[in-house]
Amino acid sequence: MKAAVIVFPGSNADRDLKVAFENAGFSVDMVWHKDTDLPSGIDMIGIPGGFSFGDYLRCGAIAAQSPITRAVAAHAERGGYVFGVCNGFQVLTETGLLPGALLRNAGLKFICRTTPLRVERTGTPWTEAYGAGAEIDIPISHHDGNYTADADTLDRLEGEGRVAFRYLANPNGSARDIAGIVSGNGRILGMMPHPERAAENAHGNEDGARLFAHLPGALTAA
Ligand SMILES: NC(=O)CC[C@H](N)C(=O)O
Repeated sequence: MKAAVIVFPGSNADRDLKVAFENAGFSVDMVWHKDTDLPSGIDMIGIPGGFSFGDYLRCGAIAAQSPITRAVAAHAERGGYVFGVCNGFQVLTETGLLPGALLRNAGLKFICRTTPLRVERTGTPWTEAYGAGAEIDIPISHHDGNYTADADTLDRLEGEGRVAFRYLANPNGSARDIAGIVSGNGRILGMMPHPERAAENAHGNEDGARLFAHLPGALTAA
């Protein structure tokens, strides 16, 4: 199974995501945002954390206009897997691949700490390895993690079971404590916390590792 990690000017968690995918059985190509095509045979796209284009306009807004974005959208429309973490989640909302927007943290400060989450649903490849309602600790590091959407959209996400992770101690003002959401088909996940930074023994916390354990790369490698 093959994964592509998209690299923008300012990405800083791209290597972390590459390693997490490799540990989950994927071979990984790093793809520069100015490329217009993905390497052939890509099963998974990772959009990493960081500070794309200095976070000018809104975080992810300029990255969403990069040439590679069309190929990412086409992959998503074909039913491909996409994982957007932190700045990657911001890119996914700015491209319209996931609903809502990430606003400045309610406290107006950059927050960098480990935070408890509840796994809100199973039945997606991302959450399958956690029991429903599992509580996990995952690091956050962002200044624009305040998830917002209009009430109808929030009700639809809740009704369709698309809230994947919720904060147990809301750090940033996110509507309904939402930390991560999935697409209607469950194959696109966007989340602000960084599971790839809590995914191996050396990180001192492996709660994030299970997120990668039921992806197709891990299943075929097993
Ligand atoms: N770790 C990240 O990806 C941070 C995303 C973005 N730069 C923010 O601070 O909100």
